[in-house]
Amino acid sequence: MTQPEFPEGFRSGFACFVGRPNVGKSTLTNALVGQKVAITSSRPQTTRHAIRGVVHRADGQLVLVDTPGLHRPRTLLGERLNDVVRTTWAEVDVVGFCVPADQAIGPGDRFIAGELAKIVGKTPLIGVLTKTDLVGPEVIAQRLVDLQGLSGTPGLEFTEIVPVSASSGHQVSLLADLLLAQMPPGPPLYPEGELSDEPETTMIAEFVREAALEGVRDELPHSLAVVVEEMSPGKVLTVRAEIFVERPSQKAIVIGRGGSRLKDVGTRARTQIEAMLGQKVHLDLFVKVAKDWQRDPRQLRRLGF
Ligand SMILES: Nc1nc2c(ncn2[C@@H]2O[C@H](COP(=O)(O)OP(=O)(O)OP(=O)(O)O)[C@@H](O)[C@H]2O)c(=O)[nH]1
Repeated sequence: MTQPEFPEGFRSGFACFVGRPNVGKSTLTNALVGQKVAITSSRPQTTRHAIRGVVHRADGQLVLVDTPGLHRPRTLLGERLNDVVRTTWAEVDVVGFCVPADQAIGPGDRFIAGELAKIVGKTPLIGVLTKTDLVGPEVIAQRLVDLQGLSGTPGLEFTEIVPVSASSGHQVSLLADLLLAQMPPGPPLYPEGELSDEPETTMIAEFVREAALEGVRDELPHSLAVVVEEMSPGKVLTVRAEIFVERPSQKAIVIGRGGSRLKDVGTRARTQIEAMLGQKVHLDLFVKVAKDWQRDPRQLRRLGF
């Protein structure tokens, strides 16, 4: 087989961001890719799937793998998510360790630093200070020193440390440069223009989940799963999706009085899906109770975990 041609000096490979929930990994992925591919929310642990975004540049290609937040597992789902995170860390060419500028480095960050030190080995590690738009220069300077201080964790060493703001775009392209510098020379891994290889159905399910999570109480996020059951093409694409919850009381919350909440969820999700697919969509949502699905291996498989 002949090697496909690629420009002299071209680099390509995989990168992932790790860090506590809510530190801005998904938002950073989107800022680098320049289009919404990973879902974001102000609630922790909303990213369940390793969604890839592809950054296309003249000098290289970066494939971003967005992992769920690592956490202390309490359920079978928690354990599986942690496995996904660790496998991802071991396979990529560079890891970006994210801590937010608006919070002091704490036990959660040190826990992850310790786990990283065990797994990362020779994988280059870049320290990323996120959300720099939220604080002043003195705080940023202090946080950079603190982040550097994490290098004291045995086995942990940062190749680079960079402050960024995904919201304002500040230093996002510098971060892309630094990540790309760690990639091996090689041809593009994805065709130009491709931003994500996540199947459309997964992205649609994530849009519905994101919409369903908006404005709900804290206990619900972990209990919600969405499965796209059917997509019937036509002049208007009909999508049938099921929202799974763990208890009847949660079903009532999702549906809302007289179905009002579910209607809003449908409208919000449909707008996103139409924007992604560039066509009119009819979205049918159904809410079902799957008792304690997070603890049941059979149900977890059915829901795609
Ligand atoms: N001001 C500001 N807010 C940000 C920035 N990046 C992310 N956020 C906000 O921080 C919250 C969490 O961002 P996410 O990107 O969902 O965080 P995450 O680390 O992917 O979270 P998980 O998916 O739970 O692991 C959201 O409300 C974002 O809008 C930033 O650069 N500046």
